[in-house]
Amino acid sequence: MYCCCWGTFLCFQSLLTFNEWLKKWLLVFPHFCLGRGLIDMAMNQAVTDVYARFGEEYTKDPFRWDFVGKNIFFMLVEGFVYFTLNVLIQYRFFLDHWLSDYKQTVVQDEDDDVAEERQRIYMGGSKKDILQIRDLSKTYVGRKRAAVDRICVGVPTGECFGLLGVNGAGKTTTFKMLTGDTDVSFGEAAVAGYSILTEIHDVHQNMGYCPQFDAIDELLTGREHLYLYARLRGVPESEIPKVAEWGIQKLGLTEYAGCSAGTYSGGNKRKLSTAIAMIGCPALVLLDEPTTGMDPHSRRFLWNAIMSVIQDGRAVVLTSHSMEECEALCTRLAIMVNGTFKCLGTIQHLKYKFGDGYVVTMKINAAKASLSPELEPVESFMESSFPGCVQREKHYNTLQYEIASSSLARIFQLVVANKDRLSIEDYSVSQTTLDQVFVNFAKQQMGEDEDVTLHRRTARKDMKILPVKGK
Ligand SMILES: Nc1ncnc2c1ncn2[C@@H]1O[C@H](COP(=O)(O)OP(=O)(O)OP(=O)(O)O)[C@@H](O)[C@H]1O
Repeated sequence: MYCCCWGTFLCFQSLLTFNEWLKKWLLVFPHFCLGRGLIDMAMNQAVTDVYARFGEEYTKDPFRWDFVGKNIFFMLVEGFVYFTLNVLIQYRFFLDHWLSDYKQTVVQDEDDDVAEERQRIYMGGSKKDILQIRDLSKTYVGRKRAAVDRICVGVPTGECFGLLGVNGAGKTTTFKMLTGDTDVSFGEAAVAGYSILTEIHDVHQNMGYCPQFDAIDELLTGREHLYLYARLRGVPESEIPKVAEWGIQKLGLTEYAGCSAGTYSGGNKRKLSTAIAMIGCPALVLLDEPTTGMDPHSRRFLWNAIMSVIQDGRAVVLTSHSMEECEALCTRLAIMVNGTFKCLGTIQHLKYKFGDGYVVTMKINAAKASLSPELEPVESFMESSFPGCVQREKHYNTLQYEIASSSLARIFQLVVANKDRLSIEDYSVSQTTLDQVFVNFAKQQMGEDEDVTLHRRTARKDMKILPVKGK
C-alpha cells in the first residue's frame, strides 16, 4: 500500500515537472501564449470571486511575470520575430542561399543555339525583350529530377514563341512559375521589365494567361467573365463594355456570350479562356495548349486572334501539341525534353539542323505493260549519286529515299537529268516535317531518366527505325 502511494506520488511529481517544463517550452507558440493567458485570467477571476464570497479581498496584478506578463512579453517578441521571418520567406531570402549550389553546376551537352541564347541572356542582350528568362528552374518537393532545369530565353515584341515538348517535359511548370502559381526553385524571369520574384503584381498587370485547364466559373456567362477580368486588369470602367465585346468578337463567342460558361462545349471554354488571357491588351500572352478540343474552323479563328496580338507588337508564348499550329504561328520555338531546351530557333532552322534532310519519292514505269517495273537501276543510281541515303520505302513501282546531305538544287538536277534513262514516271521532293524533328526529340523523354544528347545529322541516324532494305 505504501509502495503504491509512493509510486503514485512520484508519478504525480514527474507529471507536474513535465507540466511546468511544457508550459515554458510552449511559450514559443503565440497561440499558446494567448490561450494560456486567457485561462490564467479566467482562473484568477474565479479565485477572486471565491474570496469575495467569504468577504475577503484577493487582488493579483495581471501583468506580473509569472502570471500573464510572460505571455504578453513572448507574444510581443514572437510578433516581431515571426513577421520578420515571414518577410524573409516572402522575398526568398533563405531559398537563394540554400540553392546557391544550383548556380555552380555547369549545363552540359547543350545544343549550340540554346547555348548561344543562354549567353545572350547572360550578357544582357535581352534587356529590351518583353519576356526574359534566366536559368529558370523548378524542382518539386520529393522529386529528384528538376521539372524545369535552368532554361534561358528572351522573347522580343512581335514574336510568337513556341514551347514544344511531350507530356511532362516541363512546359506548364514554366508557365506556372511565370505566373507566380508555383515557386521558383532557382533563376529568375522578368515580364516587361518586372521581376516575377519581387514584382509579381506588376507582372500580372502585363501578362495574360490561358491555363491548360479552363479556370472559369461555371455560373458566370462569357460576357460576365470578360467584365470581371477586365476590371481585375484595371481597364477603366467606361471602357469595359467595349473591351469585353472586343474579346467576344475576336474569339467568335457572340452566340454564347450570354450563356453561363458551365453550358459551354470544351472548345468554347478554351475560346473563353483565351479571350480572358487577351483582355486588356497585356504585353505578354501565355497560352497553354489553347486550341485543344477545338474544331478546325474555330482553331483558325483563334490563330487569327493570336496573329493580331503579334501584329500589335506584343508577344505570345504558346505551347501546343499541334505542329501545324506551331508552323502557322511561331516565329521561333524550343523543344523541351526533361525540363531543358534541346533545340531553339526558327522552324526552318530546326528542320534543317535536326530534320532528316529531304525525302524523295519516285514512281517507276515498267518497260512493257506486261512486265514489272525495274527498280534496281534506280536504286543503284540513288546509292551512287547520294552516298549515305536511306531507303525508307520500296513497293511495286515506288521508291522512297531520305537524303540528308545534299542541296535541294542538286537533288532536282540529278533526278531530272536521269529521269528518262531510269523510267521515272514522276517524283516528288519534300523537306522533313516539324513532326519528324519533334518525334526525334520526344524519344529522349521517353527513354532513360538520364539525358541522351541529340547531335546533328551525323548522329541522327542512330535514332531512326531501321530502313527497309527490301532487296
Ligand atoms: N505539383 C506537382 N508535384 C510534383 N511533380 C509535378 C507537379 N506538377 C508537375 N510535376 C512533374 O513535373 C514534370 C513536368 O510537368 P508539366 O506539367 O510541367 O509538364 P508539361 O510539359 O506541361 O506536360 P503536358 O504536355 O502534359 O501539359 C512532370 O514530370 C510532372 O510529373
